[in-house]
Amino acid sequence: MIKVSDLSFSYNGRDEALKDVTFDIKKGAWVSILGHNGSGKSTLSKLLVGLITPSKGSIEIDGMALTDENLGSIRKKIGIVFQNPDNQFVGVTVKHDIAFGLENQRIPHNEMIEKIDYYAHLVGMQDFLNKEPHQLSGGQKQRVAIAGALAMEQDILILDEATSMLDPEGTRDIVELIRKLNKEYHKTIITITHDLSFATQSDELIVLRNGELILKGTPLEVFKEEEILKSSHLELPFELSVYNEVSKDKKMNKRVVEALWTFNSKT
Ligand SMILES: Nc1ncnc2c1ncn2[C@@H]1O[C@H](COP(=O)(O)OP(=O)(O)OP(=O)(O)O)[C@@H](O)[C@H]1O
Repeated sequence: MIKVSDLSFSYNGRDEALKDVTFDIKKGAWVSILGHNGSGKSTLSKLLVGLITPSKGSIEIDGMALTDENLGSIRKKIGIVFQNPDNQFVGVTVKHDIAFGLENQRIPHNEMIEKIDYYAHLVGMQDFLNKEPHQLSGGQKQRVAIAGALAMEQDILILDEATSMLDPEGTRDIVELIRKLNKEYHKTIITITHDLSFATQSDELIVLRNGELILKGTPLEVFKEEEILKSSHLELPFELSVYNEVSKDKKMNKRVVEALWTFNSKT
């Protein structure tokens, strides 16, 4: 679904924020891009939606090269929800906010009302349609931002630090919503995060350090590389460190290891 080849980007023409990054993402996957502050995660997400242009390398989305000429078609396939829900709330009310992108597409009024209703239900915000942003919690604003992106009906959704402003309960709710969008609505999901617990939920991880891709694999494969993660300023959650230690012990019952892993992925 996404093919990134030798991708580099520099903001000032000298230091590279992203260096020769190459990876593929399969249709229907949920991939987390992990990395410390300044590792290049947001730069990568901006490149993927064509907000900035690579200095070098290429991006293909669903078989189409991301170029200036194709930008309109690419934007029909890939959408993004940014970190701070306050900064992206553009409507006077929830209803207007979800409608924003649809209005730009000049969708007929009846169809627009149906879509607003459908996507508000999908994110569990149907009872809040006439509320104003200041009447919502951070998690609710994030849900509205997600509904606005979903209403554009793109196959791929990028969520840039979608849970960083939320408390544990708000985070759990958004994780559930992401899982539902991925598993039931078959969206290809890219979550950008520096939270390893959150990243555990996804199918695959891509780890960036100083603009370079240093690890790629399933959470199990990546979290085994504890030293590399530590040197990239990414600290494993306690239960995953325990899991790693236990895995080293050959005598330990395999089922205990699996139970620990399952426990972690569900909490
Ligand atoms: N608009 C900009 N102008 C100049 N340099 C920038 C700009 N945005 C980011 N950078 C630099 O590019 C590098 C990568 O930044 P980026 O925002 O992609 O990292 P990040 O992994 O998303 O960080 P964070 O977790 O803090 O959001 C950093 O060195 C940063 O200082």
